[in-house]
Amino acid sequence: MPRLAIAKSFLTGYANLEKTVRKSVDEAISRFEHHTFAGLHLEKLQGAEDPNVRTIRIDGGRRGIVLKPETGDVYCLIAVMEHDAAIKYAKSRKFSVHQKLGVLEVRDATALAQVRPALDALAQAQPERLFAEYDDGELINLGLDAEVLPIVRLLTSEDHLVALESMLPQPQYLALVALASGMSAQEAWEEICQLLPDSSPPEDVDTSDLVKAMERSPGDVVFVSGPDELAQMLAHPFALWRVFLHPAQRRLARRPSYNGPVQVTGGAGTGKTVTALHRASHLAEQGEPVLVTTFTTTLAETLARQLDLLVDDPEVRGRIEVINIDKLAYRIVKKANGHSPKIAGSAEIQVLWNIAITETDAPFSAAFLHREWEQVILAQDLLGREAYLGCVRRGRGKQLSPEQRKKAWAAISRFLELLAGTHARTHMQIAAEAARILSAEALPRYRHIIVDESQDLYPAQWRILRAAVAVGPNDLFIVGDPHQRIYDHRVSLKSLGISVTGRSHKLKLSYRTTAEILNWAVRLLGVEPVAGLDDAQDSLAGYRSSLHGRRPAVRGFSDRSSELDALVEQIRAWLDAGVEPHAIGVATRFVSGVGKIEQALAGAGISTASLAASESAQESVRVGTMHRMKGLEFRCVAVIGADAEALPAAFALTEKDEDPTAHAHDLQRERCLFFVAGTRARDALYVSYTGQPSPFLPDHST
Ligand SMILES: Nc1ncnc2c1ncn2[C@@H]1O[C@H](COP(=O)(O)OP(=O)(O)OP(=O)(O)O)[C@@H](O)[C@H]1O
Repeated sequence: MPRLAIAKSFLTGYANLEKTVRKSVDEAISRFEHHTFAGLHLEKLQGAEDPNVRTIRIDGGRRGIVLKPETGDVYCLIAVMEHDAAIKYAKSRKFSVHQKLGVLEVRDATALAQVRPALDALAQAQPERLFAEYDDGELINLGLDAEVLPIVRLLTSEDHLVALESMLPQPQYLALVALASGMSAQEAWEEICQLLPDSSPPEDVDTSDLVKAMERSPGDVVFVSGPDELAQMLAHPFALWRVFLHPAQRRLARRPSYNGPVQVTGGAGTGKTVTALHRASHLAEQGEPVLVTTFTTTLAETLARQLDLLVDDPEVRGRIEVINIDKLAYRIVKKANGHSPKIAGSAEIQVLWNIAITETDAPFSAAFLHREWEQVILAQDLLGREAYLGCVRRGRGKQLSPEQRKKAWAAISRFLELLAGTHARTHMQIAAEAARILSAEALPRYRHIIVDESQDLYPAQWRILRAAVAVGPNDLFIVGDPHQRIYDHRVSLKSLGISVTGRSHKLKLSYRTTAEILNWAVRLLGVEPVAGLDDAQDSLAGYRSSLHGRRPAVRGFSDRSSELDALVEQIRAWLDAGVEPHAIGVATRFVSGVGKIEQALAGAGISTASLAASESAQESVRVGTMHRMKGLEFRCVAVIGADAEALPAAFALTEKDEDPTAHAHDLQRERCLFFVAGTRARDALYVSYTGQPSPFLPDHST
């Protein structure tokens, strides 16, 4: 019985076609199916590198490219292209089986042959070779084949290797990149084993069995189970993530069971959210209710929409509840108290702190005391003076003498009295109360909780989650990136009863951002290591992208109005190039700057909407603060006002004299904020400043 398979490259190309053309493709596929793949329309090509590659007529101007292995009765749709490009592509590509991993690979055999004389000439002029320290045996053990090996032997620099990226079979290229980056052969091997669905290589690889290789490559090829699945795929061609998970993502998401909490970290755009969504779907398919939570309402809404897209079965979807963490806390407290908690505003809180400080004659700033309260007292749920005086002030840099602690306590407890008098509470207090309510319940409310954007959750919020889910297999699936931490706290999951030891995983391949943007943005983070959630340091080692585009543009201006004029010009250029308005995001550090950007764009007739606007505002460019960029994604991003005064923002920094550790944390957070904004861009990033540039900007650092 013939089987139809779809390659990721096909769906990518299909997504970029106009609707009418897609219809022709649909018809061609259906004709193809109705003829039970009899090969009626399949054409062989003269002079093709690979005899298994055929083409099929789509319409007058386009052809589809099909891989039809000699054995196995499988037809795999590889791409759809304009006629001439399709013929060129089909003739030049060669599909093969990776000798060690057994996965499917494709190379541009024609381009490799063409580039060889140039590499030969370069090699003649330069005696040193990039991979001289590895003998052939070592390279062959990594799966380099007889066609690739001699070419690799000619390489003299890493730049030349990178230039071959689009020609070489991906798994072989990855092994070479790993070696070139300084990994040992063993480490490179472990790296490429990530490409396997179960990360253990097959004992025997039959290099002639292309169908088996396809089955081992679910990140690149899927077998279509029937017309419904095909229709779903073609209906959502942009949502490649629904169907093609990277093997590393798939292993994490579809693993039958974990013994306890799991943590998945990874740089921006590495598909952590995608993995979390697939995990939720997987658990719900087992018949269990699942809670998915994240930081803000906007992010929760996005997750809910993505789940609607991912989970076809309404019964399975019905088992997954999505709610942001503040709302969850609020709901728990409201139900327990029988009325809605009132939330205190930040201006009101500031006034109360000032009163408390004056009344108690406390030698601390309001900011210091507020942090002390949130990060020590609420974080550990310390319920009285003695508990505070005797506690370990984890994560706080400034030492306090016993006398100072007493003074701090006096001011904080006065503040709490004043706050209680207003009958309002902060989100953190509500979280702490919700955690207390849940801890007192005999039975936890949930079996499985999935947490996205976990780097920004506060300890009190973690305590809610710990108390809400029964300790046991698959209790917590936590995804986040400590390099994107933009709020003020440090968490030790272990101290909160959440141990991820032995169940901590990292994703490394960015699906969103081009290598050019990513390499630039990583430098915004500086050189200080970043603290993870599990008491260890986190690193972005191995974080990479195989997407390519232009380097970010950075422009400086002498006054703000010229900077805004240039922004308008840039947005116009993107719109003229066909970028949809809602796929453009503009961010700046201060709320006051947002209004100025909106005005400038409105003055040029460009409609704007907030970053949190619903998808329906298609005709508006999105504008907002850098904080609101968290978790979002745009084709083009402009970061405006990247000035020395704005990044870092003075008000966000604790005085170094007051608390050097807090000062260092604050600086790092400002860097992370810039990193988050920059890494929202898929294709293009534009950054501008007025006056002195931010010291975080690469090449402007002090
Ligand atoms: N396997 C995949 N195939 C295709 N696209 C993918 C895949 N995984 C993720 N993506 C896409 O990459 C982009 C980033 O994914 P996602 O939002 O899950 O990353 P993230 O790690 O959560 O990012 P961030 O930390 O920046 O919020 C999205 O557009 C997503 O659809």
